[in-house]
Amino acid sequence: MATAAAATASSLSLLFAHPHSSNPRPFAGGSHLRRPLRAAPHRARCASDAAAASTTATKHRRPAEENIREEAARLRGPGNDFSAWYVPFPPTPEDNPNERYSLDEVVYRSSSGGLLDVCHDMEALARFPGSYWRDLFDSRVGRTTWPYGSGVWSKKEFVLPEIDSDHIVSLFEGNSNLFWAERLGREHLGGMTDLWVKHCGISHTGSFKDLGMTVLVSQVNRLRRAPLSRPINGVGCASTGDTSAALSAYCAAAGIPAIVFLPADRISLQQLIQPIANGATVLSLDTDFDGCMRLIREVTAELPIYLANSLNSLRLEGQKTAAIEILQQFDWQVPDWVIVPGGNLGNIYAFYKGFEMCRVLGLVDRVPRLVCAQAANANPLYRFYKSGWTEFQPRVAETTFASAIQIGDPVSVDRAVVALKATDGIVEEATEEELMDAMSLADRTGMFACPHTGVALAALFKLRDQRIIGPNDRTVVVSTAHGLKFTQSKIDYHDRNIKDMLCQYANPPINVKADFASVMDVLQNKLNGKI
Ligand SMILES: Cc1ncc(COP(=O)(O)O)c(C=O)c1O
Ligand SMILES: N[C@@H](CCOP(=O)(O)O)C(=O)O
Repeated sequence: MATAAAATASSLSLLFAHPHSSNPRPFAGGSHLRRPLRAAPHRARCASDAAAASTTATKHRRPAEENIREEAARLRGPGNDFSAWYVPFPPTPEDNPNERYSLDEVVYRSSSGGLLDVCHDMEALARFPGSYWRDLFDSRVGRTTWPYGSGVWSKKEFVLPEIDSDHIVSLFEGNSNLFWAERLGREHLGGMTDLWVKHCGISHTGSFKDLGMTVLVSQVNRLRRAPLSRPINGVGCASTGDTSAALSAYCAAAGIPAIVFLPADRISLQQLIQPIANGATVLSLDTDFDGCMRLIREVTAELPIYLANSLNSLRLEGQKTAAIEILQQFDWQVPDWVIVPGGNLGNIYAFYKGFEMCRVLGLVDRVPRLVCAQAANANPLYRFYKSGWTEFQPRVAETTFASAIQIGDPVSVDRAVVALKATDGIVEEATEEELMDAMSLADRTGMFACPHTGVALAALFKLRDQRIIGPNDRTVVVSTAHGLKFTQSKIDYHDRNIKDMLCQYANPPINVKADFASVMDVLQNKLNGKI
């Protein structure tokens, strides 16, 4: 398993620094956690705790004239002193060690042009032991109390601790199903006993992007409103379909203009209709995703449009809660493996960050090994990994059924490398046939997976074949989108309408004459295993 030592070596440790400390991980030895806790006074200092406590204590309904936001405001206790800010990531020797930015600044890059990340005041969070955070997060599950009914905002102190709950734009995202893939594991993966699929795609807009978008749009909402009143006229993104759907829905809910750049003819119809229906400005561009990404970066540098891609590290603060949620769903036991399909590569890092934050704060004692799975047609990270991390080469991504990860120049490649190195991680790839077969086999065992989940499942098949993942290893495959967004690929597969693909799990409908004898004939053949 990945160890604390491996993680300590990573530059993520700098994210967990105290604001005024030069020690990169002041709490790594855990002595802070041994300090006796003065539970009562500390509890009183945390507004969200007060709200949570009153949730459990209050048995009666809120007054009819009050909505859940107003109820939350009434119950709000004194402010907390948790905070977070941006730092360069991963830090390079050229970076000023004191470089940091308020989350209220509009900034996406460090002064040396590198990525940024959100750094939390871990000293403030570590005043509470892991058991406190576990209990607090558990106490908020399944409630409507604003904003904690959301799987993201139920972990508000770990996400955007300073935002006023009134500014939060939430569609009660998260809390997604962790599906025990019993039959797939037992029958098709060499008797795996502990295989799970985290259905992040069973969500408001049908993908995991909702988790990050609630955070980003909430922060934009805060910036636009008094007293900050920043002149942000809209929020924009480049997209392979899911980011744009999430951005459009959250912006529509908040009344903020959304602008989306889409690669023409490269996203599914179901994805395309989402921003159109939500009233976004949709630009369909004659280029690929990487071309759209370059353009949105140029445009957001010129116009008062806030950038919503995961280059903006706010998104990852929401996405990381899926990792915390997995731990929670296992009663805070750590899985052995987590397999994540990768494209622009923000999500693999978000998972690492969520797990690592829980380890550092004592909610768990280790982190899982991570696997990043890429389509062979869009595999720049896989090639980088196979080169022994020597040289990263962007590539032109070719067409793949996993169209949302058809990305050749991922913006978060540096983040992915940190996550994989710190967790003794692996990168695997899947051909078109492998991913479609894996997806279709999963469907045969009760799922309705998307092709990206197929990529992750195909990676699992390979790692089982190589005996890297054992039959009893607790393994979580992250399903990133709803299969209903990608029905055309399933139709083509079951129609055996894909060039050079056997489509071995195709299950086409049988055309039968509408008379009793013909129907009986077909059914008898079916029951006798002849067709
Ligand atoms: C459905 C789906 N799966 C996986 C990914 C990959 O996530 P990331 O870009 O964070 O690597 C994306 C987006 O890129 C996606 O839309
Ligand atoms: N799959 C993504 C691609 C963009 O990724 P992002 O996380 O940087 O927004 C999409 O759906 O657009």
